Amino acid sequence: MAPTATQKHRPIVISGPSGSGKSTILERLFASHPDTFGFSVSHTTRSPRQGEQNGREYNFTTKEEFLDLANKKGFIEHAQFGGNLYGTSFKAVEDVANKGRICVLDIEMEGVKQVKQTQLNARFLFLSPPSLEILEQRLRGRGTDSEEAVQKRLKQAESEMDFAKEEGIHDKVVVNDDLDVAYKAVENWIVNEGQDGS
Ligand SMILES: Nc1ncnc2c1ncn2[C@@H]1O[C@H](COP(=O)(O)OP(=O)(O)OP(=O)(O)O)[C@@H](O)[C@H]1O
Repeated sequence: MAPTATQKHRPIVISGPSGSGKSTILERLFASHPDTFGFSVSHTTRSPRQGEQNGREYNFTTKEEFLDLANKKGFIEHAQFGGNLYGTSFKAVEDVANKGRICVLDIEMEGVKQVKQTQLNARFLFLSPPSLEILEQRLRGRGTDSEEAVQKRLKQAESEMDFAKEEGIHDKVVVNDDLDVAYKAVENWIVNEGQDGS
């Protein structure tokens, strides 16, 4: 069988509790390596917001189209949030790899479980906060969530942390204590596949 683009450019799955610093670290990574990485464009059944373009922020689809693709096993992972369906298609990830880029998937625990069951050949990185107490401080410091949302995220964080402790789920765990140290560890593992032993 001819090797697929994702075998050559193995996708990276980054997960970790909300507030563990995934966006912060990925932003740096993309800025430092502007031509190396890409995000896949997800499908959603929610309506586009002002300024959003079909095929750029999301592939906006109807519920029927979405379910049809799901039945055809076209999604690597999909889930429902707030009454809408969201999913990452195999094609979206292949499209990134076909451009010669490494696809980065920033997904939550249930999605990780689903990706694990595919032939995607992904590499799995878990970004952990130093503790739940510090996670709580950071979530509050970010100032984007209501008290209720912070409590919900902290509860979810506990199960994400427990899941990450299971053997054989992640290829690499990085604790985001000092940001520069954590960034270097992530960058090294992703770019050099940990060749210098970190
Ligand atoms: N090492 C660090 N030290 C202190 N603050 C940090 C560190 N890393 C990230 N932060 C801060 O913590 C907050 C949460 O980070 P960020 O938004 O990147 O998390 P996330 O994992 O992407 O969350 P979500 O899954 O909700 O998008 C931000 O305000 C960020 O500036």
